Amino acid sequence: MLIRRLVTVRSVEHSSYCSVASFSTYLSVCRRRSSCCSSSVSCTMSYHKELAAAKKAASVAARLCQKVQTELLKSDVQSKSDKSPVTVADYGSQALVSIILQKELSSESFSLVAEEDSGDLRKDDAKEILERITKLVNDTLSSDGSYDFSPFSTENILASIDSGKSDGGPHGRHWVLDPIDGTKGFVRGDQYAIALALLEEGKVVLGVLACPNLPLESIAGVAKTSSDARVGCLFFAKVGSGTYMESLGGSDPVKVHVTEVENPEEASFFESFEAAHSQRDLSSLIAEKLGVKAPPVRIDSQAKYGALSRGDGAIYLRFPHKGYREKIWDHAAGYIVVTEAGGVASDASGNPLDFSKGKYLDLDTGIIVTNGKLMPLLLKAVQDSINEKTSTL
Ligand SMILES: Nc1ncnc2c1ncn2[C@@H]1O[C@H](COP(=O)(O)O)[C@@H](O)[C@H]1OP(=O)(O)O
Ligand SMILES: [Mg+2]
Ligand SMILES: [Mg+2]
Ligand SMILES: [Mg+2]
Repeated sequence: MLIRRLVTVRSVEHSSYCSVASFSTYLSVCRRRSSCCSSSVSCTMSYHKELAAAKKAASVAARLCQKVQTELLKSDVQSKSDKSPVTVADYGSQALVSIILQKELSSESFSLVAEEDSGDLRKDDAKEILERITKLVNDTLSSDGSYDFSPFSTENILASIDSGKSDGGPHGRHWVLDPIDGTKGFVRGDQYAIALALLEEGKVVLGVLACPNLPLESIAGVAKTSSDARVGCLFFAKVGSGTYMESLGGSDPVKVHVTEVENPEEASFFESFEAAHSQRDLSSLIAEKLGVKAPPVRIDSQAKYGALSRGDGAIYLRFPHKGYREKIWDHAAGYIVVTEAGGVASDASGNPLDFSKGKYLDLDTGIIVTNGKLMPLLLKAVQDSINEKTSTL
């Protein structure tokens, strides 16, 4: 395969983050935080190349997903219930991320823990869909223009999807990918994310969240995105270096921070849009005990972590129904985006999230995220609510 890089991926230097007038909502945060960059050596020394590669991969994959979503929403009702457009985007996104990461980091050994595998695509009746995915990947790379390549074959695409079969674990480096997080939101035309993170010795060291439908301005208290809102956010974070957001369409990055709200009465919380993904009765009991007044903001995917990282809300409550096991690709990128922005994430017992155990997160009951000041109050409300719910069963 002949691939030649034509354009050097634009790296992000922290010096530029305060210069954007268009992100007015975030400028005050940006000014407050502007002294931190000089304090951390790892800020500019570590994972620079990996972060640039991850941003490039997630941005190009987001373009593929946007194209498929636009076509999906234009199609008639009958074809909307057809799962194939989603499948095409899931696989296409995973193939693209895998191809771009391997191209950009060609000298390194490559391990990827990703949601999809090629099993179903290798079946006889999947020939047509595989060809559609292959064309979509080739067209997306070609219109991006950063690479000069011979078109990928269907076999190449299957192999790139299957490079995501790693199990992760506590040793070495592993990329972690959810090629479309929030599939239900994607189909509805709502929020979804391309979520990519890097684990080093079991710890998340960088993460990128591409959220093609998330407004650039705050969504605090906004039930539905207005049609003229400017959308498309790319959040990224490196360990010890803070969290930044830029426009997916291209803009200078702006440093973001979680809210500093201390009074739960002024806090609002995010939860899943899908009722089947979370125990809403438990979330509302917790909110009531805390004294939260605002109704929940319900959106799909790890876009919740991105929105929280820039202070659009104060709390994320996630309590899947019994028996559901959380996967690392559903949280790794969001976790570092929110923690580098000053947030704290734990399970319902207050244990930190452990990404070193393989594909699954080993959790007690659920995931809670907020700022450092609210966490002790939130943990107490969570534990009281769980005890109360259990005792009434
Ligand atoms: N029954 C379930 N309970 C909780 N989460 C689920 C369930 N089924 C799928 N998910 C995953 O939850 C995430 C979306 O959660 P949210 O409700 O926050 O939007 C996605 O990662 C989705 O996977 P997928 O990546 O396939 O969309
Ligand atoms: Mg997911
Ligand atoms: Mg997914
Ligand atoms: Mg899925």
